[in-house]
Amino acid sequence: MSLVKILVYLYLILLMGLSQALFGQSPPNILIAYHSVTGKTQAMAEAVAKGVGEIQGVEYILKPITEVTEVEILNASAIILGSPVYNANMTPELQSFINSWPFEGRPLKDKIGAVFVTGGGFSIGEEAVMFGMIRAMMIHGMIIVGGDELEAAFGASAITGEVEFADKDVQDIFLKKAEGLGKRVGELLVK
Ligand SMILES: Cc1cc2nc3c(=O)[nH]c(=O)nc-3n(C[C@H](O)[C@H](O)[C@H](O)COP(=O)(O)O)c2cc1C
Repeated sequence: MSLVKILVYLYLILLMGLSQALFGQSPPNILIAYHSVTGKTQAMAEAVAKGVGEIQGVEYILKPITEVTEVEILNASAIILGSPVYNANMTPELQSFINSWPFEGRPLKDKIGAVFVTGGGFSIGEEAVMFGMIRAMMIHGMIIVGGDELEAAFGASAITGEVEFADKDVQDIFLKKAEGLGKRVGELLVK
């Protein structure tokens, strides 16, 4: 290889590095925010994060809602929200968290949104809560994404208090849905 060619390559590499340093795009990041009192929804949040972690080039922040800052909300490319079911509603804390999001000028418009829930029993509120969170995200103009399998079509949900699911830990079958949700959101951001 001639000296000129080597110099041209070196120049291009330098130019690429410089432009990335000056204008470089930070990788897409996902905010996984949850409310959890007895740890079940937190376990699902951790599984969502595990799924995101399977996708290269995507970063995530995993936090309880009390620790999330407005800057983190504004900087997120996607927000994945988790709530326990309380009397067929999201928890009041989760609702207050959403109510605190910046709205003027709709800065969250076109961010990806996804949800996960845990509830004590079958069909006593999980879907209602998922749709409650989805509706609120849609008011902000967010683009809603479900999980990667039919059984998580609206998001990931776990039953934590009924019959054989009433263990101290969230069952794998539900954690897999949460993982699939995180993975799908990560994949979509890369696309
Ligand atoms: C005040 C209260 C109300 C609840 N209401 C419901 C309900 O309507 N439907 C349901 O499936 N589970 C209900 N549960 C059960 C919780 O949703 C369930 O235990 C959940 O997994 C707790 O999540 P966490 O461990 O993240 O706090 C309720 C629990 C509490 C404390």
